[in-house]
Amino acid sequence: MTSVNEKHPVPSPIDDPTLGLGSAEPGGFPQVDSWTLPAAPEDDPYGDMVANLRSFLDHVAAAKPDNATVAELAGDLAAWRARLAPMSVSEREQVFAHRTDLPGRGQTMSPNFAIEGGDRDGVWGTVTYGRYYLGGNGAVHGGAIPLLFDEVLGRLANSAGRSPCRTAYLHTDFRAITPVGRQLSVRGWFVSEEGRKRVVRAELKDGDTLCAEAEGLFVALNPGQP
Ligand SMILES: CCCCCCCC/C=C\CCCCCCCC(=O)SCCNC(=O)CCNC(=O)[C@H](O)C(C)(C)COP(=O)(O)OP(=O)(O)OC[C@H]1O[C@@H](n2cnc3c(N)ncnc32)[C@H](O)[C@@H]1OP(=O)(O)O
Repeated sequence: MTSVNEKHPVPSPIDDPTLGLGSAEPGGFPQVDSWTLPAAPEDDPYGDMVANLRSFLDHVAAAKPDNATVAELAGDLAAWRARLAPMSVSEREQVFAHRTDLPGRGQTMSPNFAIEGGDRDGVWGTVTYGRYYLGGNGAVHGGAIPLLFDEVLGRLANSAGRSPCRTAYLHTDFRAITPVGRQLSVRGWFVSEEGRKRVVRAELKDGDTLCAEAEGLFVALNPGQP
């Protein structure tokens, strides 16, 4: 029997699956010094591209296109892959997810957390999960919720001039279904900070309804830790 992957091999134009990521660089992460983010420069199309990419993924998830449309889209995507492949850069030079001045840091991997405000002890904002994040029956996929919490709490735990840290644990409680397509509120705050250990919590609400809450332990990296 032919496996799904044999029938539809993932095309790779270059041998290195990391696309030239480079080696880990301890301490080489961009710091988040403040939640007051600089305005994105004028004439900067990167934010538009990421917003379109997010919306595109929602439309891919929602559409039931005919075969001719799917074939045309596959060709267009292959052409874009070929055009971008020679432009791969190292992690340090990468733009995707490094644009802290853009909503969602200029990436599409994690749900788009739109920051409303924050300080040394906490951060708050909104998120709207698009159709792309659908799990089933109108509810967001359970994996996409800790993904949001890691993003929000990871930024908080790394903020305000603190040294770089990584998630040691992230405990999520799902209290009610999280609806797709509604603007939800998100809040993250510090519980304690002792030595290398930073304990933070977050909640995700639909109006007054608590959809999910989380606690994370973030551990500050020792020199030389990746
Ligand atoms: C540098 C990160 C990024 C910075 C970005 C800055 C810019 C911000 C911009 C944008 C932010 C975007 C937001 C994204 C953020 C995402 C963050 C992630 O998702 S990171 C990926 C997932 N996490 C891992 O891959 C960790 C893998 N684990 C490890 O590397 C180690 O286990 C580590 C560093 C966490 C700890 O290892 P040890 O050897 O250094 O330290 P030990 O001695 O084990 O732990 C220290 C203390 O913590 C406790 N501890 C450690 N793990 C624990 C656990 N799971 N549960 C309870 N306690 C634990 C221990 O018991 C110890 O406590 P006692 O000092 O004895 O009181």
